[in-house]
Amino acid sequence: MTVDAPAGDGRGTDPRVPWRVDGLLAPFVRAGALASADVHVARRLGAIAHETDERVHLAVALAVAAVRAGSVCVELADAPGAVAALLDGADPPRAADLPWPALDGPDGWVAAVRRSPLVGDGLDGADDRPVRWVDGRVYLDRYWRDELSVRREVEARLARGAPAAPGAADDQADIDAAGGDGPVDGSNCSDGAIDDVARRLFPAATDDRQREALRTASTSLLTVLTGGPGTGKTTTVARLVAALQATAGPGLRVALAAPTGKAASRLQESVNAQVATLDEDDRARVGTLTATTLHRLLGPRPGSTTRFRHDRDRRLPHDVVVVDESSMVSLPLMARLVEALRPDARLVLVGDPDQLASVEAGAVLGDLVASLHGRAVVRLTQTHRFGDDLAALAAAVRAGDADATLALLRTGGAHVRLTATEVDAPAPDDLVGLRHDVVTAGRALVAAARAGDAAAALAALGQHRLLLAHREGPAGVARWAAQAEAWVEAATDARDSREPWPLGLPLLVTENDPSSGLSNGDTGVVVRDLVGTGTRGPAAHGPAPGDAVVVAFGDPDRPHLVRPHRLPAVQPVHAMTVHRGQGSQFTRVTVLLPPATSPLLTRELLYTAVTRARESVHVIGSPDAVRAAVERPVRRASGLRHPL
Ligand SMILES: Nc1ncnc2c1ncn2[C@@H]1O[C@H](COP(=O)(O)OP(=O)(O)OP(=O)(O)O)[C@@H](O)[C@H]1O
Repeated sequence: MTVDAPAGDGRGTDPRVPWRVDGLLAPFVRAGALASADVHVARRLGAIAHETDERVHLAVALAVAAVRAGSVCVELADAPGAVAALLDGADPPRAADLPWPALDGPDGWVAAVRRSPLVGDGLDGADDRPVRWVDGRVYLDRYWRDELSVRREVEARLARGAPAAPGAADDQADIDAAGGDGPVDGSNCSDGAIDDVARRLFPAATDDRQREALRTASTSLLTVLTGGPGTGKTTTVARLVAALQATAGPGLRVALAAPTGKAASRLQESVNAQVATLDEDDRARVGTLTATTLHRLLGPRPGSTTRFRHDRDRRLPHDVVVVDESSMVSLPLMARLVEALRPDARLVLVGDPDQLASVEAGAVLGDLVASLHGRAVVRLTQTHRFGDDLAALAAAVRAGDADATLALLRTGGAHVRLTATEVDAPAPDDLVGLRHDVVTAGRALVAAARAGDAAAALAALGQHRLLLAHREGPAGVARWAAQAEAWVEAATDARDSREPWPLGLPLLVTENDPSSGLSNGDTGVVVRDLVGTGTRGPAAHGPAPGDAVVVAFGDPDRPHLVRPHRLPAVQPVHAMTVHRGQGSQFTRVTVLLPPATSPLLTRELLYTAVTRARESVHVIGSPDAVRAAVERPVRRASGLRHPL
């Protein structure tokens, strides 16, 4: 069988259909389950290993496609289900109609894969093959090795336990003499010391989980600290470092890291703000912490994105490594990290496993939380920041309860609102509230920008954000950013929008740029530059000094000003994808949902979007779209959740 041209198109004009895909794989390409690149990789590998069985090619191509979709492997028995999830919403549903090979039997698909010269069969199978079969899962070998590495390093850390704390015995004697509670489980002396410090740093009765986090970090070489926004993760990190310096230090070398530059600078800022609230001795022991990206921590190597300066042979020097936003860390990067840690270093992974995972392969944090069954995992549940209904909404989405989510949205309240569209696309009436929010924030932005008030402009920038699932298309960022910009222009008489740098234009940095200190994902706003005129601070009616402008980034309290000619790549940011919004929060958030049939509409997407709101969230979409999102958890196949 050869793939025919899609109806109405000339053969070869559909980028998914390569010129010569025929046989078993052709209908998979036609259905959109495989891209031509997947088939190409499978065929090339097949040719090298003299494997002609098309069913093996199909399994390999599915493993390549799985990685593109964020999975680490493909579970062969579940392949139709995985493809259905990928094609979900395609009209008509096509996954079940595809010519799936018979799975079992002496000449079934499984047997063909396992005996293939392309495939290493099992844990002890040949280790020079490009593909690996383990317990029903087909991996590209590289991902299998990364998964094995993470699994082994995690198990080894749990088995070893943290090094005994110097001076712990003295601390314990002090506690006993003072009639303290002492160790609860009769374990080593450092337990008593850490309990004491934990009670000092988190005294309230309700802070038990945060105390537990300090205790885990003290006694275990791995701590996984999870929780939604505002549950106190950053606060805990600061005190955890203080507790470790007090019990296992002083002088521990501590690294703070995050997957993106933006997340790293946010971490550094908020941890140091927390450290500033500690007492003098703790502050002195902790010092000023700096955070960096994981890539920079590991030491990039010119010309390689997969290998780093620090590895098994040249370990990182740190005693404690804390990784924030670790839900965004891919499997390969996590593997490089755990391999580069000193065997006795403490690793603290912090994040929210219910958020969208890395855009690359793996959902390591979620997999670890699921597989550790509570060992080394501390989940913070008490929200210190949200309004109640916002927290309830986030909880309903997280729990996959579509009825409760819709009920909370429909009831609405001070912090939650639904504009239920009748059809997939919003009607003009559905946009009144959105336009109001966009224009209100836009007016504040432009007014502050015209006054040259960078702090007020940055505060206005965080006032409202429109979030979308797609980049392109009718429910995509491109269309809605332009719409929002037009609304703001009309409302602010922004004649200067024809200027290259219109005042009040919100900007998103799209690359890392050490020379300007800006990171991919940073947002800023164009403001009038008053410094050149000698005018300091805000001036509503100040003269325009030759219309000089500057772009303000960062914290409103300490704006970082960059001249336009020093900027790295930027784009206007009246709206952004939910992925882009990850790691940031805004006072008000509007989420405009795509049609229920969009495969991007998932529970993690809606949860991430809703939890970007500090005060209120407004969802625009059909009830079907809300339901589809809540009921569709992301499927990311990996072996980490399964025992070996
Ligand atoms: N035990 C506590 N008691 C009272 N307030 C707390 C406690 N822990 C944290 N907070 C406060 O709650 C707020 C949120 O804390 P924090 O920033 O640490 O949360 P987070 O989980 O890191 O949030 P995000 O994920 O949004 O960064 C802060 O104002 C913090 O001071």
